[in-house]
Amino acid sequence: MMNYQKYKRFETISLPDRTWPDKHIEKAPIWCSVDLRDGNQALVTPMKIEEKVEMFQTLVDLGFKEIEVGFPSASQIEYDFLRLLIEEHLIPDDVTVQVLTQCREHLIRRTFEALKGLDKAIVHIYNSTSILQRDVVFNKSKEEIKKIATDGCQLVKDLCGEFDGKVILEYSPESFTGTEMDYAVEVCDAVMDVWGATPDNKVIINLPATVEMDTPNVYADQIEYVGRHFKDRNRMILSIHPHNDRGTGVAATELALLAGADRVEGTLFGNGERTGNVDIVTVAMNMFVQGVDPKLDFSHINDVKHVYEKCTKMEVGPRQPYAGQLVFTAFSGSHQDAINKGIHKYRERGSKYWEVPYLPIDPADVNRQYEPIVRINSQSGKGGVAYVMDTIFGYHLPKAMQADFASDVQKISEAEGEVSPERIFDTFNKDYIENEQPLKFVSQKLIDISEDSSNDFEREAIIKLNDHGNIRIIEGYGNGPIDAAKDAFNRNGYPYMHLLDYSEHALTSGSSSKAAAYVCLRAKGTSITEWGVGVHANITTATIKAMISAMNRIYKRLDDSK
Ligand SMILES: CC(=O)SCCNC(=O)CCNC(=O)[C@H](O)C(C)(C)COP(=O)(O)OP(=O)(O)OC[C@H]1O[C@@H](n2cnc3c(N)ncnc32)[C@H](O)[C@@H]1OP(=O)(O)O
Ligand SMILES: CC(C)C(=O)C(=O)O
Ligand SMILES: [Mg+2]
Repeated sequence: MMNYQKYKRFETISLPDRTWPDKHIEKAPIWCSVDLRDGNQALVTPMKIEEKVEMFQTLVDLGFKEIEVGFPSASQIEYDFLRLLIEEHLIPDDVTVQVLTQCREHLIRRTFEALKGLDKAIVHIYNSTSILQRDVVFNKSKEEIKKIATDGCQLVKDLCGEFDGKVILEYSPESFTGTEMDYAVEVCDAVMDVWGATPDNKVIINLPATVEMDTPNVYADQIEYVGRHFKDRNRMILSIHPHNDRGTGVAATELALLAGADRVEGTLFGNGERTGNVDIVTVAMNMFVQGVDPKLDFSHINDVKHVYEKCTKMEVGPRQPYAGQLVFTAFSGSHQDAINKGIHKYRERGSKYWEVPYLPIDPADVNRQYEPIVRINSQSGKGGVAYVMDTIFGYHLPKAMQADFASDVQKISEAEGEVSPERIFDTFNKDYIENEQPLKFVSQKLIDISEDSSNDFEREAIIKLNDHGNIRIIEGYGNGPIDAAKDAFNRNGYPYMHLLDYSEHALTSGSSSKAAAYVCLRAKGTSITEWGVGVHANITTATIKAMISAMNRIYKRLDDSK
């Protein structure tokens, strides 16, 4: 047994009149990427300058307007990176860079040195206010901890006089979730008082779940609670900075937005300390699929993933929402069937809204393909195989034929595991189209005999075929090409045939297009039925080839049953 008694329940506030559960997310928050700081500080191999530049440019392209670029007083590389951004004019006018520093004099002074030349910046100061850290890390009283914050704020304010640009102050009571809520409010209000915050000169108050300590509703209660208790809610931007220790960072963020947060700090794909920061991609895309403009552009999600993996040397997992390799893939038969039908109906109806079973988002919206949606293994059914044949290769297999072909594919998957689309297509060709033994089509001629008054029929079919190595020419009559071809086989002793089903369609568009014909035959005097497929530019030829293909399969069945 694991020793669960070693842990105790997290104690929190009571907020019975909470309002957030009845709210909806109606607009995107202000996003701030902390990939280059919180994300970077957690990497086994922190990013090199070139990687930081690439990540920064990617974040700008995605639409982030606030980007925490580092902790410039912590190390030379962090300092140099900010200098490079400034000196090489890499920061667009509509983007504000943010820098983090502890509330310590030498670090704050060094931070301001790094900022020289910028026209605006967010200076983010923090100190831990939690019960645990006050005790074991700082060994200081509440007043002393508050003074670290207000002294830090005063120094930033003083240094603003020597800085040509505009400074926006951000203050984080680090480990906010482990802090008494009234005390967190007291410290933040004290910082805002020192700064002289007003509705026109707001301070960003960032309330981190530095360590995620309880269920997401508890974070939401904390955010709603403090939001109601600040001296003046209008003189601040309420920012959240969730981590993901319990695996519920995204949920906590969403609930905290309901609870009144204006701004979210997080990272791409949730990189960050331990189990990571909140994954901004998921939060933003979750808004997108609720019809809310996320104000970030993940329309080329694979490119974002590529930059992320290159810069962080971390991998995006195959089940990662929206970006994982497998998230637009269905292996199981009933899912494939429903996706296949859903996509057809969606296209057929020209629906305004995306509504496809098992696919909460259209993969095309993140520039991912339909093709990999359906992957075929032994769990797959006819719907999946039909989907592959249709969407990748353009063959609309008749519904009644799908089970027939899917059982051939399933035999392969049971023996070999996943079956690639190419293998499925090879099997289809081998089983139906290139199936030319013992009969092989050579040529056909269809003659219009409708004006020949001695004949009841309108068409004569003359079919040349190779039968067990011998060339034969057979003739038949009917009122249409199919009738006439059927008659030719019937009169000449082939294992014919009741034509049970027939369909055809064009395979490609344009003048050189080919047609695919599908026929289902039943051998005379037996219950044996087989499908055959023929492909040719001439539809009559395609149909006759399909009949021959079905007959060859009947011969094989008859042989096998001997
Ligand atoms: C939750 C977060 O992600 S916070 C951000 C964390 N990120 C980082 O720390 C990355 C970069 N940091 C560093 O490189 C280093 O920590 C530096 C350069 C900033 C500072 O280095 P050092 O001073 O050598 O060490 P360190 O960070 O351990 O400092 C500890 C001292 O600072 C104090 N301190 C820690 N945080 C703060 C703070 N936010 N404000 C004021 N004092 C602080 C500690 O109480 C301790 O004081 P003591 O020496 O009197 O015991
Ligand atoms: C610096 C602060 C905001 C932080 O990263 C955290 O508390 O997680
Ligand atoms: Mg953090």
